[in-house]
Amino acid sequence: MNQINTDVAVIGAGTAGLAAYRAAKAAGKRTLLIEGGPYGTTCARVGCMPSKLLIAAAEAAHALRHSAPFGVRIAGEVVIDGIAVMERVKRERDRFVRFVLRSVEGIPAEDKLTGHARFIDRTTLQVGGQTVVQASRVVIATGSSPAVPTAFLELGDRLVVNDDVFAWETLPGRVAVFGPGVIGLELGQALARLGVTVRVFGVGGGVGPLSDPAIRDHARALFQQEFHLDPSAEVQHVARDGNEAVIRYVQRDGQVVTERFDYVLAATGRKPNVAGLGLEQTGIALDGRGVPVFDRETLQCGNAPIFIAGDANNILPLLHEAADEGKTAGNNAASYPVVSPGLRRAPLAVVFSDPQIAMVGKRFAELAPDSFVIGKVDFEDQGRASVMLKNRGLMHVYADRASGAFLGAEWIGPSAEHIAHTLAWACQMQLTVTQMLEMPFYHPVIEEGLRTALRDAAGQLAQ
Ligand SMILES: Cc1cc2nc3c(=O)[nH]c(=O)nc-3n(C[C@H](O)[C@H](O)[C@H](O)COP(=O)(O)OP(=O)(O)OC[C@H]3O[C@@H](n4cnc5c(N)ncnc54)[C@H](O)[C@@H]3O)c2cc1C
Ligand SMILES: NC(=O)c1ccc[n+]([C@@H]2O[C@H](COP(=O)([O-])OP(=O)(O)OC[C@H]3O[C@@H](n4cnc5c(N)ncnc54)[C@H](O)[C@@H]3O)[C@@H](O)[C@H]2O)c1
Repeated sequence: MNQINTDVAVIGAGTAGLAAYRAAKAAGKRTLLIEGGPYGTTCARVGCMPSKLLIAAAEAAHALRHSAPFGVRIAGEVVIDGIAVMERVKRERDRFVRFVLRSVEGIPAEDKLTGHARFIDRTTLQVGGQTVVQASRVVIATGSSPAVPTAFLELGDRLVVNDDVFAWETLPGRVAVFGPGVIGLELGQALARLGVTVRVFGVGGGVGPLSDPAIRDHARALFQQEFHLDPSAEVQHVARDGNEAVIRYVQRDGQVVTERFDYVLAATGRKPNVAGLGLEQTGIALDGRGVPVFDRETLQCGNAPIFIAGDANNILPLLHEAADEGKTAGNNAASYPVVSPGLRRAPLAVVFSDPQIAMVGKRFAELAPDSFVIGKVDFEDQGRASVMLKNRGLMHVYADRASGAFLGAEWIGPSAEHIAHTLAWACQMQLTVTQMLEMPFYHPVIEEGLRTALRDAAGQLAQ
């Protein structure tokens, strides 16, 4: 058995782990980065980047099919070459992965260890069968994995998760997507626009991450115009038959139908990778899901020399949060036992559907009833959005009734990814609605729709 002694051991070389490694190294500590799977990060290999590449192909197909209202018609038919679509997705994805691999190659060999890590005690890790790592502090940055309902397992290779989609050689004919959350909406709509017959089934009525019922209903109605989406589906039976999945479900009109699919895509949420880490050996408190109880600001687990960052802690499973949290965990692991709160930016989330969904600041569900006003804009009559035939969507901005402070927003609409940044900056600057309305708005831009919502909020605040 080899033994390695180090100041900081980082488990997981994803976005959070790489940031933690760099922070601890920059603080002058001996740091060991342990990776049990492929290098390259979830984001680049099977997450953010390949999903956006698939969406880009879908947007191209959609734009071609919907150009006629502008007087621009396609004389022939629009052909979607599934093999070419998937080739580009994988080729470009591999390029993004190579950037990450190059940065990992730049890490000195003595700072890297491959193998699955498991705690023997608070500061001792078993890595693979051959190595024991003695570390003064440990950062857990093990990411998350798809949480697949066990009932689907009998589907065998007809059951797929996001990782499998990005390995396809070509596009399949029919896919049943379970879970109209972020992944289900992004991939489901993209596949539908690429000519795949898609059915999206949910439980409990949720659509994406939306918590504002009015926005959720609006989003549901918009998506239902384009593809089969039932957020409260009654699925009676799922089974494998030959090379297909057979699903019996109740349609929204009450009719029971049985359909056959090439694949069932489970997009039913993700679970933190904590099973098999041996956390019970550390004596730290674990929550009901087996995730260490930790401080959201310092990321420290109890008073142990253990920190947890990124999807592994399951609070904000987003790329930029994983990077920020990794830095915080790495800094605090280096300075332990002195720890301090890390940077927490204004909450910001975007779903790359069309129209896009975005959420900034406080969610509707987090706000105390009657403590806030809701400024609204329906994008149907918004000038620039109409020019571009992108005039679909509804926005709610929330403002504090007492102080007039901008609290947050939830919406579905055009250019949401960009407007979300403007709003997140305003939120972080703690601006009031009045101050936001003193800022410039060009003409004609979609941000004028945001101004309409802010004016609506300001009017209610003035009453
Ligand atoms: C389909 C999809 C699309 C997404 N799109 C977006 C998006 O558009 N924007 C956005 O902000 N976020 C997006 N996300 C979320 C984003 O990808 C994650 O929040 C982010 O990648 C998490 O980084 P991480 O470092 O926590 O985990 P990871 O990058 O998964 O890294 C964890 C690493 O730990 C390793 N590991 C696990 N256990 C052990 C162990 N015991 N020993 C050693 N190594 C171990 C794993 O092999 C892995 O390499 C998307 C996710 C998915 C799945
Ligand atoms: N654009 C982005 O930033 C982006 C894109 C993709 C993923 N992500 C991150 O990845 C995380 C995970 O995404 P996700 O879509 O897997 O999870 P999610 O939590 O967003 O959605 C899961 C959905 O599955 C539904 N569901 C659960 N069990 C079900 C069942 N048995 N049948 C049908 N539906 C079921 C839930 O009600 C929910 O609507 C997100 O929270 C997000 O942070 C971000």
